[in-house]
Amino acid sequence: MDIFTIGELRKTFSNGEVKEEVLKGVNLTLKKGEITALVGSSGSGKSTLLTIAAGLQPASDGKILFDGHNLTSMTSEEMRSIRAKKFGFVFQFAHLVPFLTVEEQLDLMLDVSEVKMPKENRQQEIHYLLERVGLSHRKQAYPASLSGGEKQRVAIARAIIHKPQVLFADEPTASLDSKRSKEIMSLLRDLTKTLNITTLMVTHDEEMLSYVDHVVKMSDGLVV
Ligand SMILES: Nc1ncnc2c1ncn2[C@@H]1O[C@H](COP(=O)(O)OP(=O)(O)OP(=O)(O)O)[C@@H](O)[C@H]1O
Repeated sequence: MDIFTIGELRKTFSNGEVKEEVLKGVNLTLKKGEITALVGSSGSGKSTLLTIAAGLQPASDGKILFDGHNLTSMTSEEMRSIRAKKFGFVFQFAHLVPFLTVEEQLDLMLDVSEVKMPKENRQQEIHYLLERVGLSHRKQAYPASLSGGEKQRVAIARAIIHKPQVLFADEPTASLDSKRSKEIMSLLRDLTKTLNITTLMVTHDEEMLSYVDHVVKMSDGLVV
């Protein structure tokens, strides 16, 4: 089932007098329960496309339809609410809060996403998800004592604790070695399938493409 449709998306950046069109009419459809990887040379527009799709920056033109909403015509407040409640984010580095334990990182995310749930259920949800990502034994740990792969597992758990419909991942394995990268991709695939999430990721690593359902190549601001 299509959940995300991007149509004729354009983005122009202006630096003084100079205008650069970095997205030149991109079309892309994402389906539930599938991972799509954006690949292409540096500067081809992958991160710009991902951040616009995620509502982190505005498009110059075009449409983004998500679950019946046109994201490009929303107010910034409506967009903020969709981002917080329906989207999840994972980046190259985990960006965990240094003074919060693993379980507190997830608890904070439930607050940010305005998930209303009794305290015992919150604890259960957090425990269940930490088990899914193989970290229930490190619930009380602070980020400084976690390995790179463990930090990224916490970042993934934090990105989906509020049950988002779409997960955006910008180079989620770029800071990890090959073995850890494969483990993280296997986890992302497993969670995408079992929780029926729609995942859009950017990667430079061809080894990771065997874990995804679709590979979309970008070149000079277009899908090719
Ligand atoms: N805020 C901005 N202002 C001006 N130009 C920008 C801005 N953000 C991106 N660009 C330009 O847009 C083009 C596409 O950048 P983008 O980061 O989307 O590429 P990418 O394919 O993700 O590259 P990489 O693989 O190196 O991360 C580049 O030429 C970049 O310099």
